[in-house]
Amino acid sequence: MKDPHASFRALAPDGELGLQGLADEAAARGIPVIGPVMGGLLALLCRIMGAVRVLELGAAVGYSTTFLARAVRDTGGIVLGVDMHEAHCREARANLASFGLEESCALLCADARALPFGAAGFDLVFLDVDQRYYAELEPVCHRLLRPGGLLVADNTAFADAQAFNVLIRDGRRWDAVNIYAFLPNHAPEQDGICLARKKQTGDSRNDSNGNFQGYAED
Ligand SMILES: C[S@@+](CC[C@H](N)C(=O)[O-])C[C@H]1O[C@@H](n2cnc3c(N)ncnc32)[C@H](O)[C@@H]1O
Repeated sequence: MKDPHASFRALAPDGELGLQGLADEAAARGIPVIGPVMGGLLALLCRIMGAVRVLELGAAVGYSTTFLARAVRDTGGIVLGVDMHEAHCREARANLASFGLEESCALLCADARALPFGAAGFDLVFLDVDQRYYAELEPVCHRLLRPGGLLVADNTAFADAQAFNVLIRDGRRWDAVNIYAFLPNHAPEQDGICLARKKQTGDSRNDSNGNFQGYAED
């Protein structure tokens, strides 16, 4: 392929499924949103997993929340979007209602580092707050996920995410892949995304050579 960036950009979904206006408005205000490829990936993962309890940390004005809410509407689930800015939560609530998704989501104004619930059993957590907080939020995400649940972290190629990237390599707690990717219309387009599954009892344990060492007990 001569110019993979141009080729893949041309294949990005058109019109962002009715979300182009919201994306443009967010961009004009300096609010980075995940774009249609990352949105499509999140929705796909929710559907593959049959996720019914989804948590989003960093909902902003509801662009990414819309992809998640559309997916969990199909699974009979709900997405809880969290943002520390009350004005963002208000806007996200209104934007999701304008897409007819109020039944599939709830918005909570809170700091992700001080959420008012313990081991909540979420199927999927999407992490997209300020990367300065990622390392602090790694154990929080682990606590909030059910065993076998999936953490998706955006922007892991940012310098501030590096401490998180080191933590997530812990093979006793997570099965993780961290990918440096080209994501058309994502802010920024060249970025890292991490998929990490919370390990559960019965998962096989391997040594550093990949040799089977028995089963994990959590
Ligand atoms: C990059 S924007 C999220 C974009 C959104 N996920 C999308 O694609 O539409 C980051 C958001 O995280 C929020 N935020 C930053 N730090 C936070 C924290 N500690 N707790 C909760 N929200 C936080 C900001 O207010 C901002 O709205």
